[in-house]
Amino acid sequence: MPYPENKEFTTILAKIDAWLGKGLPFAVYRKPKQEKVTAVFQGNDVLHKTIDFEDEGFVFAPFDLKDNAILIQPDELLTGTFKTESQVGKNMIEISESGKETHINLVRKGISEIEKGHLKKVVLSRKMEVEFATSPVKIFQSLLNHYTNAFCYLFHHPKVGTWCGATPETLVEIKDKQLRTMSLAATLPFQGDKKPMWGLKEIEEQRMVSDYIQERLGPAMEELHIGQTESVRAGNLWHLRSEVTGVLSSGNAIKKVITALHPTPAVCGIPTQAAKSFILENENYERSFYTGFLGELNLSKVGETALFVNLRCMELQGKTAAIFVGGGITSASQPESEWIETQNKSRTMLNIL
Ligand SMILES: C=C(O[C@H]1C=CC=C(C(=O)O)[C@@H]1O)C(=O)O
Repeated sequence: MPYPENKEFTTILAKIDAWLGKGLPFAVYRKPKQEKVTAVFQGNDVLHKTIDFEDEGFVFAPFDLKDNAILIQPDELLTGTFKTESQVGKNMIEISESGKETHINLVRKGISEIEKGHLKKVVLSRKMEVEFATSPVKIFQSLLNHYTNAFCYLFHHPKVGTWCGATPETLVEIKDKQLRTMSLAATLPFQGDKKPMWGLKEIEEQRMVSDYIQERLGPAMEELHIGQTESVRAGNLWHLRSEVTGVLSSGNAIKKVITALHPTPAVCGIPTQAAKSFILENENYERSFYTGFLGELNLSKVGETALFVNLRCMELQGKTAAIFVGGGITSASQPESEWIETQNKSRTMLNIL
């Protein structure tokens, strides 16, 4: 819950409620490990798109960029602070096993494509629907309280829908030619004090993402440094991550950087095009904005961008939440374990509903 003295944050929450009531677009978010909350309100319900990512506002891009990215125009920009009260971990929720056979068959098909040599890695996902009884504003507050390390957001556009999430993955942050991104992959459940024990499958899976970033971003950079791999906590999960930093060479527009990185092998696969085609043909549901990206474009200063990959997210429709979860499949994947991994990932959203 917000601290009573933080009037700015309370004003943001009241305005979100009003904007939802009027059916007007907005996005509200907090970057990882920060207390500052920013809200972007658009004054009409026009569906704006951004093609070159040079506009000013909040961008909400789908997995498949042929359906252009949505832009919320910053007709009004509000900021406030939110101090986390407690990080309560509720891991005991029972999760429905519905969809298990379909997902396992999909994973088997992915492994078979890898064995035939058509793919090296593919990220396969599914959507699960649950009923909920709370409001988007309460959900957003709960996200802020539970996931201090994540980029937490609530997005609404009457012509697009209502989405929220707490993602651990940065797509790219750029400030004065300084670029920051990350190579994130592999998952293990968080179990109290126990250190995660990574196997070869996970190490290899994350290394593929680092190699991809090096290969795709290298030509656009004056310098590129991939840091040491470390275990990072994301709610009830562990991931492997390497921080990537560098300096962009002159003349490289933001669009070039975005299209070099998106979709990363953390959400699509290797080779990118073959993995993307496999996903679009076989997943049997539409990812829409899950595994797309979102964040601020030129909001604080021209040329300053902070984009995050849309993971650990859900779409709210009336009293139903559609939760999206997936996992990286390699030749070493076990279908049953991949199913359990998606079940564990769904807890990030289930815990706050
Ligand atoms: C695709 C998802 O996670 C990605 C990010 C981190 C670890 C992942 C993994 O272990 O497979 C995925 O690549 C998801 O959360 O739906």
